[in-house]
Order: sequence, then structure tokens, then C-alpha cells
Amino acid sequence: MRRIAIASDHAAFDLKAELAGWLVELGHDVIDLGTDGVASVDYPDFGYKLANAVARGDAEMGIAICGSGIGISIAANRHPGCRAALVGEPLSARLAREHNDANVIALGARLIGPEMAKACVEAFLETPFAGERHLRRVEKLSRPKVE
Ligand SMILES: O=C(CO)[C@H](O)[C@H](O)[C@H](O)COP(=O)(O)O
Repeated sequence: MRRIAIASDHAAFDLKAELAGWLVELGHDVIDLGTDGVASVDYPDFGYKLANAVARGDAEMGIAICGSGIGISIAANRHPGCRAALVGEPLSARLAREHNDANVIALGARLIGPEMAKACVEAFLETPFAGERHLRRVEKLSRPKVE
């Protein structure tokens, strides 16, 4: 069982609630970082909260959700300790773990339904990092060559 942080903006509040309840039913320890309702908020605030929680080690993995998943994944990925992968189907979720050692899965609540979201999260949680050649590449992600 895992300690999982989850955060969303207003566009994904309902999906966040559904995923959080489902994960608790499965026996996971869920840290809900908001938002707490459907009132309009700004996705960067929640992407940063989630990335900080995962990078600090408060949670092993994170789930970031906004309308498209794009904005909140961009926000989360600005933290150097966060590797957020925006996915819309389970194969990408599996590859994000296997090849990229992603520690955050990002989802678009306006693009996929709850069952697809659960299938993506399930694949993400059950897939280990493959290491080997992928380790060298993932390590390079922590040392971006910015010019
Ligand atoms: O998808 C998003 C960002 O990539 C977010 O969910 C935003 O909320 C979206 O951009 C705008 O949503 P709004 O409900 O129209 O404010």
C-alpha cells in the first residue's frame, strides 16, 4: 500500500474526489491537497503543492489533475524533484514508470472519464522503474542543460 498525494483545480474536483475515495478503498494512504470545491482556482498553486509534497517525501507518488492535465503537469514539472507524466491511457502510464521513473501522474478530467483515469492510475502504481539505461537518462533530467 502506498502514501499518495492528490491535488486538482476546480475543473477536476469531482474526479479527484472519486479517485481519492477509490484509492482509500484499495487501502492506500491518501493526502488530499485540494482544491476543496468547484470554485475557480489556479492550477499552478495545486501543481506546486503536489510537487513539493512528493519531492519532500510526504508522499511516494502524486496525482495531479486539471481540466486538460496540461497546466498542472507543467506546474509540477517546474520542481526539479518532480517528474510528472501527463497520460490519457494505461500504456503511457506504464511507460512513464518503467522508462521515466515518473513520480507524479497527471490527468485531464475534461478529456477522460473516471474509469479510464482509474486504469491509468492502476497501471502507474503497479509498474516499477526498469532502471538500467533508463537510470542514466532519468538522472540527466535532474541536471537540465539550460542555455
Ligand atoms: O486545464 C487546465 C489547465 O491546463 C485547467 O483545468 C484550467 O482550469 C483551464 O485552463 C481553465 O478552466 P476554466 O474552468 O475555464 O477556468
